[in-house]
Amino acid sequence: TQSTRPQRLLSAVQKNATRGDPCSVVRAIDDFCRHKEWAMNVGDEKGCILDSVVSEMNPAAVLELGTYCGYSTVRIARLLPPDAKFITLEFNPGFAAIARQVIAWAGLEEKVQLVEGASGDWIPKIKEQFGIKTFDLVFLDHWKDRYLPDTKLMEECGLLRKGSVLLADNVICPGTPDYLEYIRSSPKYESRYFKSHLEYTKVEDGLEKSIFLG
Ligand SMILES: O=C(NCCNC(=O)c1cc(-c2ccc(F)cc2)cc(O)c1O)c1cc(O)ncn1
Ligand SMILES: [Mg+2]
Repeated sequence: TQSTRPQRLLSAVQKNATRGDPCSVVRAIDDFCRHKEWAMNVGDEKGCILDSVVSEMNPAAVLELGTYCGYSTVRIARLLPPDAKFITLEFNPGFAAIARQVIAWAGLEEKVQLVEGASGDWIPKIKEQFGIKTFDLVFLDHWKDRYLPDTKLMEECGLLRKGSVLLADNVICPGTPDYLEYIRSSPKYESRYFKSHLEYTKVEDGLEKSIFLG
């Protein structure tokens, strides 16, 4: 039976990365995607911007929407303080199964809670299910037409506090026009665009960093 791209990505990690070494896992995925098969990880260039936002915030509670193979999950988890809470939501069971193994290979399974299901179903349940009051950082990297509805849902569910940061991938490519329009015109947010490139390509893309003003 044919293997899937996520399965081939996992094999590359198991072959080329050192167990328990998150940086070697990140490097193995970037090498695989640059030289073997492109895959929709945030990548090394945008990944450095993600790293700087995480490091600057030193967040106690992080939510990632869209795990895929766990690349950005590993990038974020490796920088978190020991008692931080980190939840990552993935809708696609095939992606989730691979991501669990990538996260485990990096030795970060204790720091991450991977939840399978639709973001729209899970966001209203997070407070009670995981004992989280608000998130300091949310990384949006799932279906691009879910960024706006899920942001409104997080607001309604009281998951954001003054100073919470939303960091959104792919605001140019594939693009999230309705989200950008909302977040840039809303008085509830202070937004800034970090120009970069679509992972492993020369195509323009970027991250939008938005601070919730309450
Ligand atoms: O596709 C699901 N999630 C990934 C969302 N992410 C993306 O779609 C994404 C796409 C691209 C991208 C850019 C250019 C291009 F030509 C093709 C793809 C890049 C990125 O950086 C992403 O993040 C999905 C499936 C499913 O069955 N269930 C739940 N989710
Ligand atoms: Mg992305």
